[in-house]
Amino acid sequence: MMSSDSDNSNTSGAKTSPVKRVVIAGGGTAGWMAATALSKLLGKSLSITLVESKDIGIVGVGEATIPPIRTFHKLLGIDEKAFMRATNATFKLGIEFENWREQNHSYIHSFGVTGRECWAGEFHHFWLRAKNLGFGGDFGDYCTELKAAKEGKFAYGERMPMNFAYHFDAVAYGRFLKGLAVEAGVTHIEGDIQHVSKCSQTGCITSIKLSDDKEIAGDLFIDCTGFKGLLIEKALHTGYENWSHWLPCDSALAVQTASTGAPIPYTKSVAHTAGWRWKIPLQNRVGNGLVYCSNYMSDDEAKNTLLDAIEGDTLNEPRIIRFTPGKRRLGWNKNCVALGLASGFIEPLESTSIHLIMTGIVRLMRLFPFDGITQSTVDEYNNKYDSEMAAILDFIVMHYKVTNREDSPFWDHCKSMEIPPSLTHKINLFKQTGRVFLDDGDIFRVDSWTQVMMGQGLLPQQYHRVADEMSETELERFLAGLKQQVDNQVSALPSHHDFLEKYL
Ligand SMILES: Cc1cc2nc3c(=O)[nH]c(=O)nc-3n(C[C@H](O)[C@H](O)[C@H](O)COP(=O)(O)OP(=O)(O)OC[C@H]3O[C@@H](n4cnc5c(N)ncnc54)[C@H](O)[C@@H]3O)c2cc1C
Repeated sequence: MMSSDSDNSNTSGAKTSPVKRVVIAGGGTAGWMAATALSKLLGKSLSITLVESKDIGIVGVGEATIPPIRTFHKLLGIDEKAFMRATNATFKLGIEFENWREQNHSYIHSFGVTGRECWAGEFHHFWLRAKNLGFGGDFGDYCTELKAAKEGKFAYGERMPMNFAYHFDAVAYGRFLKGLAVEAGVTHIEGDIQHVSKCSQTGCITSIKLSDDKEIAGDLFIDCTGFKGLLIEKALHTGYENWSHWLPCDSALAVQTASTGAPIPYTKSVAHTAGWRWKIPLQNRVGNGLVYCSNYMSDDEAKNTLLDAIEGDTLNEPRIIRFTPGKRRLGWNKNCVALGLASGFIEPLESTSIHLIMTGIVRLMRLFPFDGITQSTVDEYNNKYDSEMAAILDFIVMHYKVTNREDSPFWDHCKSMEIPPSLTHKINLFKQTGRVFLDDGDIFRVDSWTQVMMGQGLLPQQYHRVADEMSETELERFLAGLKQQVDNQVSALPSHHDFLEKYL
């Protein structure tokens, strides 16, 4: 059983002793990402131990990512082809949102740049002016990644820059990283954590004890034990900010199916009467899931909705996962940093969780307290963590709030639910002026905000008058030139499937 014998205050102003021994609790995606990064990049100065339970499984459904994961992989010297082969990965150019604005409507939030911006105004102002004048086509006509996704095409290389991420098998990804981490010197211990000991004076964690009585002492503990937050919550009572008044979904059902065709280079998110469904294509199978709000859909209904919608034979039994959207009050408390689900979970709509693991690791490494933990270090980490989570929260809530759907009690609820004041401001600013300004910590670019706001049906009443600096003919020529460039690039691309076959 877990024990907890101390208060919930943060570290005092004093420095702790130097940090030499790092203990990572949990061997899911978060644990192995942290172990790989720390061992490869700071391993000479640290002794790193990872403890995972053989019997408690990983959540295992984080299979879609966003582009910065490529930078993380580069930092770790990960060979892309080896990683893709080991994890049955495919390329991801964005997410298609079907039935989100209204039934039978779809749009793609792509990772690419749409059009070309100028100093005063982004591309969408020029496009909005064109629409006012009666031309301009679709906003997505000006984005190579979006058009390639629609046509199931993909390639990249020196002469073909593409902004992309991956879909991968989460279990295989953990295995792949484990190999790298152990090779880089991480000590791997299998066992169930039964007890967490703390210093009676500082409340900092001193060691964890396993069921076989083995005790592992450390200076810094990284809690990667998933939703339960064995160290950060059960032992340190850090507290959790529950965001379910802003994010209605609290349950998911996941099931894998056999592929029925070539993998598409994007994630599909299809809204239903009480949430949404995902489809994530891998090389060898498809990951599917239904995210729903248990107040508006029973588990049986959810199961039937999912099984009715999927294609291909199921490869396992659908599995229910419950979650409480929100974040840990502190991402770093005393000498414990929480990563992954232990630090919070917004919800999987824009594939941000693995990204947050990565930013947490990078932030920890930049602030790494070799000489001892100071309160200023902890505060800095937590301030950045807060602003990052707040910006993602706004982006995700926007998908539920800005919609024309009124066809079920769930969507009625979304229409009337309160939203964070910062999001109200962003929506009003865009609606009234067409402007988007990013918050500190916002991982989504202006392109993402405009694609999703307009995709969800929010069209600005105005555009930036810098677009009037062009004559109508110049504007028409400018847009036609950009569209032609995109068409030419996409027509030269191979199919995603053919590229994968050749590349791997
Ligand atoms: C429905 C759903 C869909 C998602 N989809 C995406 C997505 O598409 N993209 C994305 O980026 N993220 C997604 N996520 C989030 C993603 O799955 C997680 O961020 C990621 O898998 C990290 O999980 P974790 O390592 O924090 O926890 P887990 O995978 O739960 O791992 C916890 C680890 O702790 C260990 N452990 C627990 N208790 C003990 C104990 N007592 N002793 C020893 N070890 C213990 C377990 O053995 C395990 O190794 C999704 C999440 C959900 C719920």
